[in-house]
Amino acid sequence: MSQPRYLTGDKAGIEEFLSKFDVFLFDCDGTCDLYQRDQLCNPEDGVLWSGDHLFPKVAETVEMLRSKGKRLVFVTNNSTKSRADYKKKFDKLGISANVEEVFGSAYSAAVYIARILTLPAPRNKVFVLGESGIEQELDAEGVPYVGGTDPAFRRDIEPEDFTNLANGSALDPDVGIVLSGLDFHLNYLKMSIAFQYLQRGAIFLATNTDSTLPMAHSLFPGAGSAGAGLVKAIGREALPLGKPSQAMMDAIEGKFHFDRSRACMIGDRMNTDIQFGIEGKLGGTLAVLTGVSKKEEFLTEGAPTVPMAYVDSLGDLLG
Ligand SMILES: O=C(O)[C@H](O)[C@H](O)COP(=O)(O)O
Ligand SMILES: [Mg+2]
Repeated sequence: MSQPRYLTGDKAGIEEFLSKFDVFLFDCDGTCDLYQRDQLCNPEDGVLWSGDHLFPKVAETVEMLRSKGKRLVFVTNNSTKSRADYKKKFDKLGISANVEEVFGSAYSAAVYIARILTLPAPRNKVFVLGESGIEQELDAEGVPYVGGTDPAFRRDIEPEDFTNLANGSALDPDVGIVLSGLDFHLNYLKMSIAFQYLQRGAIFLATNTDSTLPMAHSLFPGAGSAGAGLVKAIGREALPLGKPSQAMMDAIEGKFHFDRSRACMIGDRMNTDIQFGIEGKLGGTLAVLTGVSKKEEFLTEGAPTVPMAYVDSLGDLLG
């Protein structure tokens, strides 16, 4: 495999690279401010920002791409936020974007359930393992759900729960889907309920299956790790609807109607962002080094995922 081209400081190389594409899919990385605890953020774990810290020249880079007539789509695996939450974030940081340009894994899952799976009501109800981003997107697509942020599920399991779950009296007969995302309130009760639904034939979906979540200068269990106990219990994988799943790419293409050969995925993580672009047969992929993957990961001989090009940080595209 050929070595990726290093574009930082290479004005002509950047011009040539940008001219190859009409569409740029951006990873964003909003994971650090999940609880507005921005003081915990790693100043180096994102593409556009980390918490409330906007990386240098990002807003100007977005403007430069828009002025060249490029179409931009912001693609994130962070299911804890909705597209509307992201729009607020863009506004707060002074990056021009509209809600329709944001495509998150929660939205991807909601679209998949509402428009592709189309289970007949009432069996289209979803049991949610996750946060409000998923609930907002299911609401937007008119998909009924239980679980999620409902405080009734945020408690210890009690002896009678075992009986009531086993005999089904504590279950909602309309639930036909279990959707697993990043859940900061994961507990044995919710796992048990989800497991009961799966044993009764519910479809098993995941917003995304990232192994880790970058936070506070370190890594924490990601959405895939949060859902791994359920996978182990039921003995089958969930269908993932975030990067690098091509179900997400198909949904993005279905919405924006673009030529894949003229599209480029920009991201910081090899096994989600860059893999997403490669598997999706996009014309190009660009890695930024302000995030999870370090250059050694893709410059090493035999590296499984290698971007077409890389920059130290997104703002370097300004030349
Ligand atoms: O575990 C997760 O959900 C992910 O680590 C996280 O949300 C990644 O989001 P992205 O980098 O795609 O914005
Ligand atoms: Mg990322």
